[in-house]
Amino acid sequence: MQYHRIEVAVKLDMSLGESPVWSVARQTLYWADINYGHVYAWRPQEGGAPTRIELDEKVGCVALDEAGLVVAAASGILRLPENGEPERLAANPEWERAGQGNRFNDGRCDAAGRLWVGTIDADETSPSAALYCLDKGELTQRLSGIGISNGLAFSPDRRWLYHTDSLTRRILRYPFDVVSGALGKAETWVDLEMQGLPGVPDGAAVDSEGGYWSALYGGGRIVRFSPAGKLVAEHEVPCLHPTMVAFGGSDLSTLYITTATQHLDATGKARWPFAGSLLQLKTGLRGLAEPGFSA
Ligand SMILES: O=C1O[C@H](CS(=O)(=O)O)[C@@H](O)[C@H](O)[C@H]1O
Repeated sequence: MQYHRIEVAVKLDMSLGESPVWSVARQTLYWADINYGHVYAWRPQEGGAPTRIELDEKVGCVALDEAGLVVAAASGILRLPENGEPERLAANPEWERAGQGNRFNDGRCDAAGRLWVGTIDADETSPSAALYCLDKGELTQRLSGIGISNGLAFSPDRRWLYHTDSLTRRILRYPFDVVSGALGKAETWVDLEMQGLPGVPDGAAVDSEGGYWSALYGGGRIVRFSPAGKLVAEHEVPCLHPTMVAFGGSDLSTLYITTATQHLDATGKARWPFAGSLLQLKTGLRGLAEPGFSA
């Protein structure tokens, strides 16, 4: 099998790499290994190894913040300043209610600086999770009845919010009002079943032309859908479980891809030696600067 233009950016042995996000101001890529509670930071131009913060709980996603990062850990949302003590911004209502139940998962900031973050059913099977928005210090539930909240992204014109419940293998989009944060009526935008694609839609990123890049967990590939929801590119990757993508690098033209070793047995790990690493792909397209948290 040929893996055109896919390279290993950083060889790692992550369990569940996720949530890559590029800071233009710091020229740094951040990402998490959810299962180990690790948050990585890496400056590719310097060519060295990434640094790592170790938290004592799982970390669902990483977002940018003026003073450092905001992370949605299993039990709540934390601000992690580069200098200073962590600050708890909100508790996870599903964690406290269920007693170590659903944890936070995929999330990202909108252009107004709100943090949108979903949860994941503890067993990854039932629709007990939800999507939340942290705005002006308040965490509000915005969607419910979700199994694995994932794939959050916004169209470049800010008119659409993309979201998936990975369990359904469908990507939905919602009319979005960036000023008020209101969501309109959901429409099924992409159905992997109908497209004949393998795996499930995991994390995603949108490029400057409005293409939606989705990592197909269990499908061993990264796909791009046009704004009309048409499959326009498909890149096989050297691992079964790519998890999420983010554009980064000095000109935002490198697509970074996080991957997982979880769900692979010894045979799977031998078959996919780059699983658990950070991969990269030159797409010929550019990403968008990621907004930070400011709500
Ligand atoms: O976001 C996640 O993805 C994976 C698999 S899936 O793509 O959502 O099916 C899941 O196992 C993981 O726990 C979750 O964080």
